[in-house]
Formats: sequence, C-alpha cells, structure tokens
Amino acid sequence: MIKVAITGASGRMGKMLIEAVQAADDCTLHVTLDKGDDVRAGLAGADVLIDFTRPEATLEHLAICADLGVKAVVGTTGFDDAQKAQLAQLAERTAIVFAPNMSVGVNVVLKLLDMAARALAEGYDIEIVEAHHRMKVDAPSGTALQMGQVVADAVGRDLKACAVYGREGVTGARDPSTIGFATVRGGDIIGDHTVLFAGIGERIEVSHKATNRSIYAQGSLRCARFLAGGKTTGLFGMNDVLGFSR
Ligand SMILES: NC(=O)C1=CN([C@@H]2O[C@H](COP(=O)(O)OP(=O)(O)OC[C@H]3O[C@@H](n4cnc5c(N)ncnc54)[C@H](OP(=O)(O)O)[C@@H]3O)[C@@H](O)[C@H]2O)C=CC1
Ligand SMILES: O=C(O)C1=N[C@H](C(=O)O)C[C@H](O)C1
Repeated sequence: MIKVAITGASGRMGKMLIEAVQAADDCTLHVTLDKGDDVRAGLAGADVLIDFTRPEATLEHLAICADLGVKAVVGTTGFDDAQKAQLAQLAERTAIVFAPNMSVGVNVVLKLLDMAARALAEGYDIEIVEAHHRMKVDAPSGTALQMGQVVADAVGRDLKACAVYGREGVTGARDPSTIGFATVRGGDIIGDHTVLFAGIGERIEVSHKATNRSIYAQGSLRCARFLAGGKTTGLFGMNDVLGFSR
C-alpha cells in the first residue's frame, strides 16, 4: 500500500484527492493537512505527498519532504523562475513529479501540439486561449504556459521573447513571430484550453475541456505509483509517468 499524504486538503483539489485515495485499492490515506497543521509531524512515515496548494506553500512542504525522504507529486501552478529553480534543487534530495496538468488527455494534447506546430510553423498565427473558474488566482494557467512552451520549442522560438500576454489599445498589426495568450475567468469552468493556428483560408484548433476534477486526481495517483515504484531522487514530468519520453 502506498501511504499518501495530502496538503491543501480542504481545497478543490484536496477534496478530490482524498476521495481518489480512499477509492484506490493500492493507496492508503496517511494524513490530510491544512494551513496551520504541523506538516513535519504529519508527513513523518508517509511514502508520497500530493500537493496542490500555492507555490510558497509547496516549496515549504517539499523542503520537509526532502528532509524526511518523502516523495512528492506537485500539481500547484504559478511558480516563477526562481521558485522553479528551488523546486529543481529539492528534487536532488527526493523524487518529485511536477506537472501543471495531471490529466492524461491534456498530456496527449501536448503531443498533438508538438506535431501540429512543426507542420504549421510558417504562415499560421498561434494563439492560446484558456478559461477557468472565478476562484483561480494565477494567469495564464500553468497548462496554457506549458502548451506555449511545447509549441515554441516545436517552431524554434524563445517563448520568453515571443509571448504576448493580452492586448489593449492600438496594438498595430500582429507580429507573426509572436505566440498570444488570452485568459477567461468565470463561474465554475473547470479548465478549457485551445491552441489556435490561424492561417489564410483555414484555421486549426486543438482543444481540451475538463468536465470533472477527478481527471487530475487520477493522474496524481498515477504519479504517486510511478514514484513509489523505486524512484529516490530526480525531477519528473507526466511524460515520464505516462511513458511518453521513452
Ligand atoms: N496540475 C493539475 O492537474 C492541476 C493543478 N491545479 C493547481 O492546484 C493548485 C490548487 O488548486 P485548487 O485546489 O483549485 O485551489 P484551492 O484554493 O481550492 O486549494 C488550495 C489549498 O491550498 C491551501 N493553501 C494555500 N496557501 C497555503 C499555505 N501557505 N500553506 C498551506 N496550505 C495553503 C488552501 O488553504 P486555504 O483555503 O486555507 O488558504 C487550500 O486548501 C492551483 O495552483 C491550481 O492551479 C488545479 C487543478 C489541476
Ligand atoms: O486552477 C485550476 O483549476 C487548474 N489549474 C491548472 C493550470 O493552471 O493549468 C490545471 C487545470 O487547468 C485546472
């Protein structure tokens, strides 16, 4: 049995994860932790932490995991570059899977995007549109940024240099080398992502729409199983978990 700890237990994802762990034959709920709880005491003896919280909290939790030898699945988004570097350093001390989207479907879409972008590198304007619920605090979503990275790599562009995050006023004609991002926030939208390749005479849209958060919880359990199956240190992604990198 994999002993799973969950931080952010009262959050939208925390609740889904508790249900998923309780329903899984090969996992047991070691501890659920909320803000203000003693995380170090709670994590002692756990095999894997699953953390969907906020970047600052995740890094604090990972530091404790590294001290205790607890592996970790991180779904939190909104990390800046310095925080990502800290996370990578912590992965030298314990095994971590870090992915902005744990759904199998989104990770298949990332593969499709790589193929589409290579074929559509010239003559097609690339725009990424994401929509989420009114409570989401970071933008663009981690998934949209990962989609942007995959597409930028495929067409040989530097995402930091070519990303345009929203437009207003007299923007001038579109620079064809840019990758645009647009964010929608409202209601209870779980997570919609579309990458648009807009050419002259046609447009191609590659979309994923989440209708239930259980997809992220089930993906997280796959990550926990992957880590429990022998990893001790290192930073992994869904590519590794799903075997896409082989
Ligand atoms: N990788 C993926 O597949 C997915 C990633 N996400 C990401 O997961 C994260 C959480 O999403 P969601 O569950 O919707 O958010 P919620 O706000 O519903 O939950 C976040 C939880 O983290 C807790 N938390 C916040 N700050 C701290 C802290 N400093 N210490 C301890 N706990 C803290 C919150 O507690 P409190 O309410 O008391 O502040 C809350 O319980 C987001 O970054 C989101 O983008 C979401 C879905 C899928
Ligand atoms: O905050 C959310 O809800 C989600 N966040 C992740 C992201 O930022 O990409 C994944 C999913 O889209 C839901």
